[in-house]
Amino acid sequence: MQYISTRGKAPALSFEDTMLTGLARDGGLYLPETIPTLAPDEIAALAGVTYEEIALRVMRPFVGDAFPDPEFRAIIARAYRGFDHPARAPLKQLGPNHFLLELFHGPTLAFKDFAMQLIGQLFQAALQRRGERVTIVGATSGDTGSAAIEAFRGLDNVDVFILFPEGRVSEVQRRQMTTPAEDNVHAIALKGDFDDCQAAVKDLFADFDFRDEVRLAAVNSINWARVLAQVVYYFSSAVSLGAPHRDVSFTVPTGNFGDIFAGFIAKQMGLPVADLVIATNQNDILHRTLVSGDHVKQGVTPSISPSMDIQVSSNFERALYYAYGRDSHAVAHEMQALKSEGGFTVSQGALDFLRDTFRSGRASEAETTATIRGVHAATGETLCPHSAVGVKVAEESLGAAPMITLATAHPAKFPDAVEAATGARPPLPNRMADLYDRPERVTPVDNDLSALQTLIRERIAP
Ligand SMILES: Cc1ncc(COP(=O)(O)O)c(C=O)c1O
Ligand SMILES: N[C@@H](CCOP(=O)(O)O)C(=O)O
Repeated sequence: MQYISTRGKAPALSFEDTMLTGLARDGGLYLPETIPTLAPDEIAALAGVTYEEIALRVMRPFVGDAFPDPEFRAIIARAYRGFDHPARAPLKQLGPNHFLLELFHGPTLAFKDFAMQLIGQLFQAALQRRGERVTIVGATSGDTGSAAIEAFRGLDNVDVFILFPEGRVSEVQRRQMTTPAEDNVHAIALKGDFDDCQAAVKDLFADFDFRDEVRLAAVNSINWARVLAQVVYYFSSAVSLGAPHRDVSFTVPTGNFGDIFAGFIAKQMGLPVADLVIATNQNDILHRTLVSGDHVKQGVTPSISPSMDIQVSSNFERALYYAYGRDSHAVAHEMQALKSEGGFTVSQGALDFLRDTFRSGRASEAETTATIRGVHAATGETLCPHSAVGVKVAEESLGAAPMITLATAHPAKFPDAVEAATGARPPLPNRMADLYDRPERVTPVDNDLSALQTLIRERIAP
């Protein structure tokens, strides 16, 4: 299996090189040259097997011989053994035709753990085999950072630098990033918003001398392996509701577009998905794009669902690649317009593709709070604000097929928003009960590329 860049000007790479690289050298994102499919009987055979076994069968065709089956099986087992629910991604019924997919039973209480725990293991195995070391730089609006730090803390072959927007993540999220004591962990509070953090990461990658000097690697969902690991729970949840004999729909709280893009890949692989619904908060560039065809940045407005406070949704580029009929020249052109002019108008053909493939909706702050309150009162389930955005939009999108809304984080990561809605503060799990007492380590940095490069060089110096 070879991987190609959405912008068409970077060399095709193997799975392992794609994973260790993250971002293509032409600024594009890697995609498999072809998407393997699972036949209906192979999908049906996933019913009743463990999450780990589903992960192996779904991801194996993309991984090829990079990790032989016994090694890959052992890696998957290690990745998910720290989850505190035996099903890993359990489904709960919210209404007659509406289900919640709980993706917050991993070590850092967000869906990011599904991919990050796995790629932590894959990086470790690949780097040890090659005798190499990398410098991971990631941008976070709160959850990717803690999941990456948890997955890579203390590993010999890796330094991990996480850029978060100063003052714009919840206190629990910040402490998850700033309290690990390992020397290879570096939490950076950047003066800016998430889009600034992500742009800084991409600029670091675009400086090839620096990139090669420190051997940069990416663990945001610009890394294909992140997306791939997230494809698995679309299969596990759909088969438990009767796929492939029954269609299912998904609503996905969306920011950087990685999670819903994983749903798109699941559908391309043969999973019978009726609707894929993008749910946004007030930072609604994706919803506006589907409605108007204009993909135009506005400033990021802080919300009670901070992890979705994003206007430059990295993985939308991958969707555009398919929407533009795999025309990498057109994708590169639109991405340049987004960067230099702040937006572009999607061509009519591409817009038709996007509208055929995705539906979308938006939840305001008041609607998000009302949804947390209403679902709590009606079912006893406490939603985090991101999941509440999903549930609100899903309720407007219910159809004949069962709807699965992805619950992307644990409510205890956002206690203020949840308390404002329900009157009760959700407790952290016991293993994290002393989070507020642990000492913090964080480096504030201006949004300045050379300051960042200096800091990284100093920290990784032997
Ligand atoms: C809790 C939570 N929900 C939803 C999202 C949006 O997911 P994606 O960026 O894959 O669209 C994020 C951030 O990625 C998140 O942390
Ligand atoms: N919401 C994310 C933003 C980064 O997303 P990623 O999936 O591309 O890593 C976060 O919590 O950091």
